[in-house]
Amino acid sequence: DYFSATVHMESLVRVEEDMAAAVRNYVRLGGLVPQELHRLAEGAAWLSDPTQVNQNSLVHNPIGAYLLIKRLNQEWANAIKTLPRPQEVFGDMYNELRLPSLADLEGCALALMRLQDVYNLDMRRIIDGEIVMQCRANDTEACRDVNVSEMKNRTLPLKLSILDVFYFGIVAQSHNDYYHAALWLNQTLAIMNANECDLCPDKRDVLERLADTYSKLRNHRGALELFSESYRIDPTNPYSKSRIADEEYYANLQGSYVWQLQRPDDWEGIEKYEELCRAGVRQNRAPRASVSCRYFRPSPYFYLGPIKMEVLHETNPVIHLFHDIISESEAARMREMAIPKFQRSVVVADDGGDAVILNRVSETAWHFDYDDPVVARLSRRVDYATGLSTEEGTAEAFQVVNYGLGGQYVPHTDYFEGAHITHHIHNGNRVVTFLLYLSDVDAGGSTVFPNVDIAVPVIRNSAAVFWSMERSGAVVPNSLHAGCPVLIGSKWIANKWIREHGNEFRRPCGLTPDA
Ligand SMILES: O=C(O)CCC(=O)C(=O)O
Ligand SMILES: [Fe+2]
Repeated sequence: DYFSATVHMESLVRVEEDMAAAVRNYVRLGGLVPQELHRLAEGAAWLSDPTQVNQNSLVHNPIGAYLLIKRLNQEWANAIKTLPRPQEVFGDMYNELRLPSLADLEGCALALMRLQDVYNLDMRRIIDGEIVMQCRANDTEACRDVNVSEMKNRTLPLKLSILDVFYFGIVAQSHNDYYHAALWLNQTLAIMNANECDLCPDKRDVLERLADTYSKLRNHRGALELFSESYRIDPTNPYSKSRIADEEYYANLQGSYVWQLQRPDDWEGIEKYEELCRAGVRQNRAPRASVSCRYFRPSPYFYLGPIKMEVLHETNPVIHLFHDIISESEAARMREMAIPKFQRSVVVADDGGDAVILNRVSETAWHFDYDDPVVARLSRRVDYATGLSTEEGTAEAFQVVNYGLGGQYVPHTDYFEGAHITHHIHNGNRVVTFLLYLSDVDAGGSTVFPNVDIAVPVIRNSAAVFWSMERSGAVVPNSLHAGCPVLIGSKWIANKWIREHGNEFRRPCGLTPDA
């Protein structure tokens, strides 16, 4: 899939650019192409203009990413299908062309809806191509309403059409997500009723989908009205007719019950998680409430260049932010090496196996010390900075992750517990996490600790270092943390997890259990 890592989406920008260039070249040499293909090629001309905004920013914005995937999956694909000999226009690239799939398009739509929830995005503004976060009533002061698309003064034309709005409703409905289906189908209907569309979807289809959705949400009165309206439009339609009686029956049973659209509570703690994610949106700009900042010399290696350490939380868990702990070129090398190795991220399933779930949309690669001198050098630096051994058998390889569209990692602890222990702790449990940020993001993507109210901003070349175990060997449940969905940008991290075994003497227990 393309949507599961932003770096894959970036490659799609190049695909569109190359296709457009091929078409323009073909036309310049006197070739004839269908009008639609011509339009697409001209529309993408700005991609080859070096004075234009950074190409990648197109897919760093979730609306831009959706529109690109849609152009490639629908418009380009259909236009190419009308060509009798596409190789004539596209040459060799035609055989290697891998356009995004419908699953990618759906992935984009679902990602946008997840972002809509977490960051409480204004739906009307999404349709106008703008990402506007609204704080919720109970949010702390750390949250401020912000037009995120303005933060990098982008002027990309990202308007959605009513067909896109309708499509989001359909995708939500087909995933049994009736909450978002109600929002987007209702919006579709509102636009149609205000006569704001030239190319409208079939009204009966919209009415019936929204009615079905309302029925699922037990808004039977609403469903009844919509089925009735659909029936008035087309009295020969047996479906609406058959549903009217049912809905009427249930609406009467409900009596004077007043229905309200409510977001389902997905899981315990989701509110706190999302609040911290919103608070984190502007954090890499605003000053943070850190406990203290100091120069830190944990080993002779850092005598001349001490670590610039920000203490974000002093204990239970200890959370430090090490600034400029790697160089720009080291980060670039780590990213570059990961791309050919990428695999869709998994989480540990209850049976100890791997599971691919929407709760972790990203791609993962592992870098071992023997893979590259830069990897070995960074492993050693983690040893010097933490005081713990990172040798094979005492620490895991570097896990490099690039998040995808709306990519997040919901709250979890890095130490293993319960059934997972038997499968995963041959080298002891995870003691400390050294989380390197290999990139910035424009907005979103903070690492948050819901139990202690901390949002760590994504600051390139820095590392969040937090401890999952006490010296006594007790795990630290408050180390629960999450990676917030990326709102705009491409987030890269590299994790190094250090294990107990081999570190017994480097971090011995104290004289009392809580030492
Ligand atoms: O991406 C983040 O900020 C957190 C990642 C994380 O917790 C993990 O990979 O275990
Ligand atoms: Fe984690």
